[in-house]
Amino acid sequence: MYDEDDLAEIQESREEWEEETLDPVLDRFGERKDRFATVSNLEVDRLYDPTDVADLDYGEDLGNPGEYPYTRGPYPTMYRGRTWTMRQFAGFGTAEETNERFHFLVDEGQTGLSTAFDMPSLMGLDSDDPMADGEVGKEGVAVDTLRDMEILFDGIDVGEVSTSFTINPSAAVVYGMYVAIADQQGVPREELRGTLQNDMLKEFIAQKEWVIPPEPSLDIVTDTIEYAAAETPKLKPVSVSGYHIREAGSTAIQELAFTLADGFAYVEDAMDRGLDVDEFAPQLSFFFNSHNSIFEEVAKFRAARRIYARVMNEWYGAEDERSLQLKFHTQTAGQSLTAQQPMNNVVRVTIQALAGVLGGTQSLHTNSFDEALALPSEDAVRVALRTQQIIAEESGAADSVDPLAGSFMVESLTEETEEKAMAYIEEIKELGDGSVRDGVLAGIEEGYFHREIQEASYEYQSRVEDEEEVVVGVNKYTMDQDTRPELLHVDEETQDRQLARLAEVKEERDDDAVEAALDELREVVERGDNVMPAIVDAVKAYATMGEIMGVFEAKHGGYRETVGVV
Ligand SMILES: C[C@H](C(=O)O)C(=O)SCCNC(=O)CCNC(=O)[C@H](O)C(C)(C)COP(=O)(O)OP(=O)(O)OC[C@H]1O[C@@H](n2cnc3c(N)ncnc32)[C@H](O)[C@@H]1OP(=O)(O)O
Repeated sequence: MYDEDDLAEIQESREEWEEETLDPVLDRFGERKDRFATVSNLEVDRLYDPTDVADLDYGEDLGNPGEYPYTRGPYPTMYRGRTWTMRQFAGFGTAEETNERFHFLVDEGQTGLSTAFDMPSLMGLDSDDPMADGEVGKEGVAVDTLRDMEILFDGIDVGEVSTSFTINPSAAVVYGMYVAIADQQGVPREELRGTLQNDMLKEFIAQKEWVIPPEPSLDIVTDTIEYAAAETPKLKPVSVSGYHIREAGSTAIQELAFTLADGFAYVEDAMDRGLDVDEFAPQLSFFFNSHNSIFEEVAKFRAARRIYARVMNEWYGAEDERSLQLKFHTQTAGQSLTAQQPMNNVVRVTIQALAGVLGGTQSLHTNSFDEALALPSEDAVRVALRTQQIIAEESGAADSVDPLAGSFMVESLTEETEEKAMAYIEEIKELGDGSVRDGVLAGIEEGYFHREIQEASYEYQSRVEDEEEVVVGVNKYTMDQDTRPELLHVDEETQDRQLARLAEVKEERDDDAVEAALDELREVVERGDNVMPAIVDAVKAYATMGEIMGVFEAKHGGYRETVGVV
């Protein structure tokens, strides 16, 4: 953006400034630390100037918003046209309680729904499975059969609202149930909007929730991608997630690199099946974490869009602009919240949410200040949602597109993030046969991701313990006695109510129809065909989550990971 003469002049004036202005001040007062770094330990310079972005080409590297390589955002007007979707993750107890929370959130001005499932549902277990005992409805809503989904969406028109489902090993079953609800409500499948998390690769990398081994898990994800392209073109079948990778302790650059690698692995797997990239790629979506270092986060989001556009175009030949635009959801960093002085979390969440908005997110969840202690109470959720509303309507952050563009620091960090993330992606390719897909699968098997994240996480914790990294209220500005907010308690009778409903469904359903649907699924799995149509039929017969997932487990067995301790 600057010619050589300009840069030489700037360099000269910089050197003069250092000698005449800066050095005397450093000699007299010094600086607070020898080294300044982001929360991911990425060193930041004292000052950025045009020489740090000497190679930046406005047209090629930034482009205008809504244009390749989409660094400045996927839409030309961004939040001036429409603010991001305010999508608070919600779910607890039985479907009735979560349905009530959904209505509360919509009444408070939320613009999209996001479902949290309980641990048994996440793991594809029924509430009456012995392994589910004590966990039913605790961390999210319990969903055993289509009956639970009917109650969850009672009074909610699935043709009008977009819903996100955070579920992974058993995502295909929930997808089948959502399609069945659309059919019941008379909503055409092509109008169904929402997002399944359904990102099994990051499960093996970070969150560690799985039922069957990586390769057959990937096959099911690709089945959903194929089915979504044909049946529900507005629904996002996968939300490729960096959130959990970061929560497991990765740096921002690892989060970006591993997530994009997972995304490219899904693209390659679908293309290996013979699908045209532009047929399915517009339906892929992403999900990132937003932590406290604002500029590092903004750089990550901008670099994500740029890398994705370039790789989709240059490696996979994508041409449809919707295949090139990376769209993402953001959640503020749960790991950064403290149980000590919990009201301080409101401030952390505000900073992190602002970073997501300045980075151009499409959808945002702001954590509630009490989440280090319990599932959020209604009051805490309200403050979290209001935080988004204040950013959207009072701060001015939504009034101009990509407002930090041109900041020497942010552009320089964006370039550095892109370079380092690409170096990781190249390294991942080398772990396998040269494709990203094989590299990711090999990396999972070898414990590569686990080791990388573990190292970063250990390093962070050591910095906290050495007080190099300040956590207000934890290792600095501590108080002897904390105030505890009023917390949400999940009623202990939830499990009994859920078990009674499951028993009732089992009693009322047509057992022959269930058996026939499960037999059909078994045959489809045996043949290696797309499993989605058979899953939709099985859920419509009120087969349970556990019965359906049991078919896959019987065929592929379970999985144990290789863990290497650094
Ligand atoms: C930690 C926790 C756990 O594990 O426990 C979790 O994981 S919680 C994980 C929770 N996960 C989530 O909540 C994931 C949420 N993800 C999503 O909602 C999606 O995947 C998303 C990121 C693509 C966002 O989708 P969205 O529908 O909210 O937003 P979009 O950006 O697609 O906008 C909706 C519609 O408005 C249009 N639109 C938006 N803005 C503009 C604009 N400025 N100009 C023109 N059109 C615009 C879009 O084209 C689109 O239309 P059209 O529809 O016609 O194209």
